[in-house]
Amino acid sequence: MLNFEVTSSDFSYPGHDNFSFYLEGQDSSWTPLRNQHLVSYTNLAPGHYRLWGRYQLDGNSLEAPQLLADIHIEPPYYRTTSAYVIYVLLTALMFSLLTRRYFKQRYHAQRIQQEISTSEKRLRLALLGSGGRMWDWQLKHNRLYITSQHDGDEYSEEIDRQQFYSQVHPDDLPKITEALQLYINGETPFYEAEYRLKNTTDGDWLWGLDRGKAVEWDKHGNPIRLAGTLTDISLRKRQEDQLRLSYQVLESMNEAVVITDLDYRVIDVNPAFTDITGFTEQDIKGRPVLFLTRGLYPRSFYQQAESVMLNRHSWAREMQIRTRRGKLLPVWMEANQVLDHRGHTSHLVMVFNDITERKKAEEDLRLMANYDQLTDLPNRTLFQDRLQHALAQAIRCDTKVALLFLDLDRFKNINDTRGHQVGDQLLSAVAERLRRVIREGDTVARIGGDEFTIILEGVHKTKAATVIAEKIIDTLKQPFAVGQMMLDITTSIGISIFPDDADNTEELLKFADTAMYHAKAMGRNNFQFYTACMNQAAVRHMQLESGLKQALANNELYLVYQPKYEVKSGKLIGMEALLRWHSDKLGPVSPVEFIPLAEETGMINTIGGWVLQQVCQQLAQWRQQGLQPVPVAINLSAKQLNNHIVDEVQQALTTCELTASLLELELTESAVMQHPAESIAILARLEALGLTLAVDDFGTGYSSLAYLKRFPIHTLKIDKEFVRDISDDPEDAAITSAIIALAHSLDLLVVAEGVETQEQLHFLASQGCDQVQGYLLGKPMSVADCSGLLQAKAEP
Ligand SMILES: Nc1nc2c(ncn2[C@@H]2O[C@H](COP(=O)(O)O[C@H]3[C@@H](O)[C@H](n4cnc5c(=O)[nH]c(N)nc54)O[C@@H]3COP(=O)(O)O)[C@@H](O)[C@H]2O)c(=O)[nH]1
Repeated sequence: MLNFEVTSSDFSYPGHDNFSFYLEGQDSSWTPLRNQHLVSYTNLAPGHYRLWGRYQLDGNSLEAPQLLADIHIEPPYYRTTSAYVIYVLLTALMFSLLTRRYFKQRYHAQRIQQEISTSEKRLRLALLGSGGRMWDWQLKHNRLYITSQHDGDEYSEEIDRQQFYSQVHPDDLPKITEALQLYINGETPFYEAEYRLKNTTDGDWLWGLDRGKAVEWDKHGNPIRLAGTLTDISLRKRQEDQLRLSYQVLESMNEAVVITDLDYRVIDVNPAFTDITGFTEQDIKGRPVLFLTRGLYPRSFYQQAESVMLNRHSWAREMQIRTRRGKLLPVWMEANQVLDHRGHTSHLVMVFNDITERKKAEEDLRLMANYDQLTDLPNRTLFQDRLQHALAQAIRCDTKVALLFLDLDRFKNINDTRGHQVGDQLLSAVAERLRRVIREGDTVARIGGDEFTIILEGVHKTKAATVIAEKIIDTLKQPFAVGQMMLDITTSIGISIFPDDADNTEELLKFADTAMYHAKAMGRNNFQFYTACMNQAAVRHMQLESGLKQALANNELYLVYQPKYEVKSGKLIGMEALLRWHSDKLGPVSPVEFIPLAEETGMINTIGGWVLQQVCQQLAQWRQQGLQPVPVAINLSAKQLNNHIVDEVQQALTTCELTASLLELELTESAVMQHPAESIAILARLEALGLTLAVDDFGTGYSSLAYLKRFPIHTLKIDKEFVRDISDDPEDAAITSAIIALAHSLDLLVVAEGVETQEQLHFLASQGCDQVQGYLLGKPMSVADCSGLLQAKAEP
């Protein structure tokens, strides 16, 4: 504010002074001061002013204006020029900053926009690239816009939502509805459903994962547009199925399964693990799996297993584990590495099963395979093994091996007469005694019915074998108490020596066997060392066997007939058919040699059948020739005495239209006594056919009167061994007389065979013998000679 006080310097006319003022630079006219003296200015703008004043006394003219004040008003600092310059500068700066900020924000926004668009594009590509579809569902029109990608190209289609539902598996539709409802009700943050969708190309069902969210709402907040993706999860579903299946398999497996981390700490086990070990999952989870074998194996065992695992990614072997109760369990353990998708080992899986039963079965099998059940001695298999081992050891130590081959003498008789049970008990007792004879390290084995072998190792002189053989013969001499019975048995022993006789197990055994046969031939109950010439007998045996197999086919067999005469009348009353073999390769072979062989090999049934047919055909032929045939006796071996023989005989008789009375069957005592009850039944059937039956070689076997009474036999044939010496040996004469008397007392006919001298014939006649047969009266003869005999008989 600016104040000036104006007064007149002449105070003569108070109250008549008139003043007016004018501020140059501010006012536009003079301003009178009415009865006032104060001139005031407020808010004067900064600048230069001059205040002028005028004076007038009432009624006088105006005096000339007077400059009252030269005024200069300074502006405030903020309105100074420099302040304005600063303002301008600041404004410019601000503007530039704001412009810069604006462009920066714009650039930033553009970049974000670009990034969003790129990311959206990427997402879209990713979604479509992964086989997924993007969908946009306008709820109001129920239209569905689906975008998918095939071969890099994008396809869009617009379909009705209902139309889309028709492709969904009917069972899964409720799932979709429920998921949508939950989302719309706000119970789930987004819509999600898994369902099956028909593959339009092949008609298969695909699994899809459908996810979506509302993107538009009406004014009431209700969604009117949903968008989302539909992803093909068929592969995942399949993997899930496989996983589920694997899990179920794991759960239902009989094998225990343990999954561990790479520090062998248990992660998971299946129920079978608990069943087998007794440890529950809680017991062992997180613990090192090796606690199952703690203290059972040395560190090196685990180190070795680990190194195998490293190289082969798996490891397997039989081992033991300790159960919760501390029991040791044999298991078959397999450990495998589990590789992750990068091919790195992530876990270890151990699978094992309790093999107690298998081990037991294996042990039983091993025992069965290697040991004889009856005697507990090594059997043939183990014997072979031990022998092989013994030879190898002998080579290393430069020693010998003696092989003893034992065959019990007439053991068969014991079996036949006392029964197999007694026979078995005797064999066990023999085995026990043999065990006691040998040293530790030697082997006694049972390699067949009544055949034993002994391997003597570390032998320096053959004398050692002699000592043992003698011991065996001695020890077996003592009677055996079997049940209530005392049984006697002897043995024949053949001995072969390695390397003297053979350098391999097969030959060594063969030669010991050959020597054993030789011991038998030498009268049994003795031992024989193998010699080269013994081998000839063995070779002969082989030749005979293979020759006999071809004999029938090669027509090398034929029959001869030996006549039988009635003592009283001297008439021809019968013949005995005797088999002959003339081998192309071996020449004539005696039945004494080939019949036992045929029995041993089972060929006797075929050969015996052939003999029966030949005899019947011959009888029929003689009859056709107008001759009156006499009964012909056929020798039957023990093996032929079975039910087939009855049919065979009947068949042969029928074919040749013969009466049964023309046939007689001769059986040795031992043949009928093998199975007495069965023999009686078969003989009874043969007798019922009308055949006559004779016991051959009577006196050499059991001569069991009790059975003799029960057998349906008609004739006893006194063995030629007795007949041969009746003239010189009173004992044989007495036996012969006794047999004749016995036969007659049983109402049987008596035939004496092997009658070679008149003296013998006389004696027999004097004792009342009914019939005779022997070289004195007629040797076995050809069919032609027999025809002559029959012819002569018919002539008066
Ligand atoms: N199962 C069958 N066994 C048969 C058959 N054919 C013969 N054999 C048996 O073979 C054994 C030897 O018989 P073989 O060499 O024929 O000897 C018989 C006669 O030749 C002989 N014999 C007869 N008379 C005399 C004689 O005065 N002196 C003497 N030293 N030998 C004589 O005796 C044998 C007859 O014996 P056997 O049978 O006991 O009446 C022999 O055991 C035959 O049984 C066949 O087809 N099947």
